[in-house]
This record gives sequence, structure tokens and C-alpha cells, in this order.
Amino acid sequence: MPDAPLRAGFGARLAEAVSRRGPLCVGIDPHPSLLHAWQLGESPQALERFAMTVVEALADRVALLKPQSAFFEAYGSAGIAVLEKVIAESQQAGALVLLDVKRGDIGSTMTAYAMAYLDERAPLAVDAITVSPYLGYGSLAPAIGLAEQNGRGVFVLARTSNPEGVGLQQSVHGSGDTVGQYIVDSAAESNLGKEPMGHVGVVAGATIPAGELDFSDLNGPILAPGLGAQGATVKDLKAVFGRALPHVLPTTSRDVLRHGPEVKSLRDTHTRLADDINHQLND
Ligand SMILES: O=C(O)c1cc(=O)[nH]c(=O)n1[C@@H]1O[C@H](COP(=O)(O)O)[C@@H](O)[C@H]1O
Repeated sequence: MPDAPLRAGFGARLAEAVSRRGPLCVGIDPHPSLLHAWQLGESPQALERFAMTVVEALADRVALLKPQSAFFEAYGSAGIAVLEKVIAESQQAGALVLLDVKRGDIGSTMTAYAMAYLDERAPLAVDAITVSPYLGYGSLAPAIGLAEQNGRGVFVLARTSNPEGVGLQQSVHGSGDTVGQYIVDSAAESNLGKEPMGHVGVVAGATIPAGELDFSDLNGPILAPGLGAQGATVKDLKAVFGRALPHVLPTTSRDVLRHGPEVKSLRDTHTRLADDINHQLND
């Protein structure tokens, strides 16, 4: 018998967090260039100082923090230890943690990845992870299933913010829709009937052309990276996402992080951006 769910579904937990703290998701991307700009140099200690400063500044006020795993993995076990601390302290301060790992593998190996991030006993257990569907949406079933069982979530890459994604993701799938739309529609099937929304989100860049994807049946969250450093603006959100805007989690990393290392400056930047987003949403 499967264990009873440990907590409310991820869709409900996310909706509740967003209603209290707003939809802005901030990424923790400790780029080497940012470590230098913060005058920290490059070392596991610098990584920890950087990441924990962001946690101190923002984990008590954002709904969602998104550490980028690659920058932690680059330091081996020392970096993973920092990541564990980031996850624990962010959650303690009330933020949900979406670990950006973009995992995707064949079903049986996907089960191991799911256990690594979505099982209660895992040292790196988080509220949600990013996953890549390019071994087939069905190959993600172990992660989608375990996440649901444990009140956690997944965000499936549908139409990414980078220019290299266009050719593949706009090509026509066997269903007759584009690959990106097929992924959105597959996530919609996973979320069918869930209230207030399901636990399968999609990733769609704020940089994509207006109206390219139809999210009307998704019933799940939309992670929208690309604000700031990649060129998208808060104003673009309305045009790109239209009526799906209430489900959008605008996401940025460098555009906030470059304002460190002072905690106050990071907080002020967050407030400015969050206010701007709030105005767009309620205009
Ligand atoms: O899954 C993601 O978060 C993601 C998807 C996508 O389509 N584009 C994208 O930029 N990201 C991630 O979002 C972050 C963007 O960082 P900034 O460009 O500094 O805001 C990086 O960690 C990217 O890996």
C-alpha cells in the first residue's frame, strides 16, 4: 500500500503561498561572475555565503525560490552540502523550493531521479523539480506519480526561453500540434479534475511570441523564466500568457542577484519587481 499523502497537494500549497507572497519566483544561480561581483571569489565557502545571503534576504518573502543545481554540483560534494542547507533554510523561512535540475530519463532510471528529489527521505527532497520531457512525456510518469503521492510537484519544459529551443519545440508533433503545445496538453491531462490546480506545471519562457501556446486547459502553474537578463520584461507577461496570467510564476535570477551582496538591496529589488508584477496582473 502506498504511504498516505504527507501534506496537501503541491497545487494547493503553491496557490496558498502565491496568495500570501505573490507569484514572483527568484532563482538562486551562483554564477562565477556573480560570486566575483559580490567580491567573494570562487570556493565552496563563497558559494555558501552567496546562496545563504539570498536565502536570508528573500526566503521569508517569496513564494518560491529556485536554486539552479548546476552551480552547486560544480563544487562536488561540498556544493551539494550547501544545496542541502539552502533547501532546509529556505523551507524553514516559509518558501517553497523548486530545484532546477531539468532531469529526464527512461522510466526506470527516472524512478531513481524521482526518489532523489521527491521522496520524503531524500537528503535533497524539495517541493518541486524541473523535468525534461524529451525522452517522451510518458517517461516522466515515475516523477509525476511520486510527486503527487508526496504533495510535491514537477515543472515540465514545454517552450523554453532560450533561442536554441525554438526549432525543436515549435516543430509539429504526431498529434498535429507543436511539440510545445503537446507538452502543455499532456500536463493538462495529468492535472485533470485537480483543485485548486494540479501538481504538474509547465515551463514557458516569458521570451516566447505572444499567444504561441494555449494554456486554457492546463489547470496547473506556468513557470516563466527569461525576465531581465534574457530580455523579457514584466510588460511582456500579459501579451505572452493572456488569460493564463493568474497561473504564471514570473521568474528571474540575475536581474535580482546582481543587486547583492547587501541584503537590503536584494530585498528592495524584490519589492520593486514584485510591485511591478502586481500592477501588471491587476491592470
Ligand atoms: O527551467 C528553468 O528554470 C529555465 C527554463 C528556461 O526555459 N529558461 C531558463 O532560463 N531557465 C532557467 O532560469 C534561470 C534564468 O536565469 P536568468 O536568466 O539569470 O534570469 C536559469 O537557471 C535557467 O537555467
